[in-house]
Amino acid sequence: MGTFDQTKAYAPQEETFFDDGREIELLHFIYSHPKIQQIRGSPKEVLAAIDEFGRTKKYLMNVGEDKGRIVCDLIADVKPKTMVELGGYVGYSCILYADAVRKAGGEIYFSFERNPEFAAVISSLVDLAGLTDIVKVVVGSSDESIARLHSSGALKHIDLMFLDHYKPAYTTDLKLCEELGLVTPGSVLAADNVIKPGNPPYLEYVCSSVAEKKKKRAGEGKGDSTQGIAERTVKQYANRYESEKFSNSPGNPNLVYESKLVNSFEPTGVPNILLPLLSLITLPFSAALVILSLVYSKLFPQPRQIPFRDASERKTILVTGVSMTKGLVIARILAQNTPHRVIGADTSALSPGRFSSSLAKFCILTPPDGNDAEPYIDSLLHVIKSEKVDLWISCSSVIAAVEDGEVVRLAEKERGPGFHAVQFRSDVVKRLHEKDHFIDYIRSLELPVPESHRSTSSAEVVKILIKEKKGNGKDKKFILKPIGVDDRARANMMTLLPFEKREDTVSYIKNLHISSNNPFQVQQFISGAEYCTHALVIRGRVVAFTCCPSSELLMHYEAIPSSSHLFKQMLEFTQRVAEDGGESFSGHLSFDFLAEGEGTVSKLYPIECNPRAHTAVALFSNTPQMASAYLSAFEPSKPKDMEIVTPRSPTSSYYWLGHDIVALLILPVLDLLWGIRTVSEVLDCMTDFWEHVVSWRDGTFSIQDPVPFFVLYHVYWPLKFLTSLVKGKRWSRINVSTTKVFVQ
Ligand SMILES: C[S@@+](CC[C@H](N)C(=O)[O-])C[C@H]1O[C@@H](n2cnc3c(N)ncnc32)[C@H](O)[C@@H]1O
Repeated sequence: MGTFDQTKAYAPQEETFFDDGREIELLHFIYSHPKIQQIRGSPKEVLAAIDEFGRTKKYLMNVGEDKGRIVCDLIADVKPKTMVELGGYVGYSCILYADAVRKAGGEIYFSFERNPEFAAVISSLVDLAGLTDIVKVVVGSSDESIARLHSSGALKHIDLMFLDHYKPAYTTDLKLCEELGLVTPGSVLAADNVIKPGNPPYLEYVCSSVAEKKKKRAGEGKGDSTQGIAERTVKQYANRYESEKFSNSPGNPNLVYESKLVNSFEPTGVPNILLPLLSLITLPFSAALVILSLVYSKLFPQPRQIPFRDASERKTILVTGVSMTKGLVIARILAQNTPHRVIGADTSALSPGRFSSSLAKFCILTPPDGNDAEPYIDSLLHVIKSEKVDLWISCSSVIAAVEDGEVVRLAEKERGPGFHAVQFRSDVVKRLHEKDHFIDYIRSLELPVPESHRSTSSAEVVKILIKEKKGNGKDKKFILKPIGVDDRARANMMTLLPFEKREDTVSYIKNLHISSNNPFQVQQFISGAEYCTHALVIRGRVVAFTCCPSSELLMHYEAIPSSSHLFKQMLEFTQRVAEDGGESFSGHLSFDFLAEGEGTVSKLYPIECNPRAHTAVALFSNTPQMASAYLSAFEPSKPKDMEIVTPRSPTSSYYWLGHDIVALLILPVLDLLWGIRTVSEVLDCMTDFWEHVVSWRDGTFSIQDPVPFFVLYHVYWPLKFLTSLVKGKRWSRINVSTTKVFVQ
């Protein structure tokens, strides 16, 4: 999650935080505001005045600016004709969203509010904001209002619905809308507070498959819509509404939702200075660990293997991308197990790898810029030339993959036949990297691929899906992947098609605007475990290989034994692709696979290829033979007899301490406080954490080379966080090993 601007924080939430007269106070505050003339007719100024009251007078349970922006973006994207909000309160979300709906060409915004006093406040402020032409405030309990408006014909379809009322009614009201045909394929739902304070019945419902919903309906009846919701939330309106009643609608189990979780802040804020703070708190421990390790490495230095016989044999090996664990691991392996000079390069001056004792020198590269790759290419070529690099091992990030391919061609020209690179040429990178081309290529090798079709019209897609349904593939499901850049479609990529009813499928597909300018891939959905691989390929031969189950954010690596059937299957596949590449095919090659079935009967489907190093290379940290695998690049022809290097056994599993402290300790405890996780779930997380600390290895830490670990957590990341804070940039997640920041 990003950071919360404290200057925008509302007053703290008290024990009683609504329905105590503050809503009417708000009206007095606004209508006696010195800037009232400016406020009239301006949604923005009305919202600013509500915010001012929330900050300087009393807390208000409004959606707030941060979460509001997310839904406004959604409105701009969905362009709803009709939008409905359940729970209007004093009209903050209503004014913000109705204004956005109007700007996006929408026709009507319904604000459902059951408390007549609050509804009157909404109406008054909507009028003040000049939005009466688009807003209809509906007083009454949401279920009754939905049914009434539907039967009168005033509400025919909901394009976008914002759920922000009584939490247990989220699921029951949604089902009612489904049954009445108000919510159909293509409708978009935005639900507030489903994670904190939490709404498990709603999350379960929208995440269930058709079969699960049908089973639940047949078996357990309707279920309890309050189950798992904090008691305080269930009783939130008990003062005024003694007993709550819900719609008993069965819903439409044939609707399947594509869900996306968006984290944001309450207006009171959960200030996310947590990570820099964590870095500060843990600094003394890290410092002590580094000092002890340095003393240890002085007392018990690890002898560097293979002394020189002749200085002329000494080569210069360049590893790029040493701010990432993968680059650092490779540099360490080579420095420790070869007599050669290992130098590193990266685009970040404070790259943790810069401080590694394995590097003889560190060079800074100009970061690649989407519009102009020349400066990056030039800076890398300059290093290769001036440092007389003999072997370049590229570990650069995805954004530089094609550029790195171009550098190989130029560097070979510049440095002559003595120069070698572990990096594919740019045409190979493109062929393997782009989903569409990759599947076509793999199919041309007669290797299994998930059934995939390129489509340039809605009619074509419908034809494929309906044909499948009629044929043998009754239970076969498909997903639609945009081939070009279509972010909206990308967000809905995991919707399983076809729907039960043909017309639902047709209307869903129509909404995607598929055309020759916006082509899609119709791809068979494979349900099964996901695996990732990492291979080093030299001249078309796999010389090192490992694979492991894919984990959340790829922060945990447990190697699959080389004797297993799965390992062999994935290796054979990789070998087939490598062989096809021929003599000039040298680089890091990794695939993502889905395995249908289990054990020896499992069928593997490749779903993606990354023609670059994978963090799974960390599994080789303790494998000296990996150095020889890299040095085989110097051999004049295909390294034939060399055994394929696999992680030395017993193979340690890898984790990242910084990630686990947050993911397995801090977040679960916070979730427990919010009532999202149970005590036993939190204990399970803690047990995993302890197991990792005791028997796994940290990906960055090395007792012989501890400084990069310190720099990563106490220099590199804190500076990145602080820069983001200053620039007002937000991040939703970070990957400590690849240093990737997922921007919100
Ligand atoms: C969190 S507030 C809504 C805040 C508002 N969406 C905003 O961001 O400005 C929840 C509101 O839902 C209303 N509410 C609760 N249960 C309801 C129901 N069953 N039908 C309609 N309104 C309901 C409450 O009276 C309260 O005003």
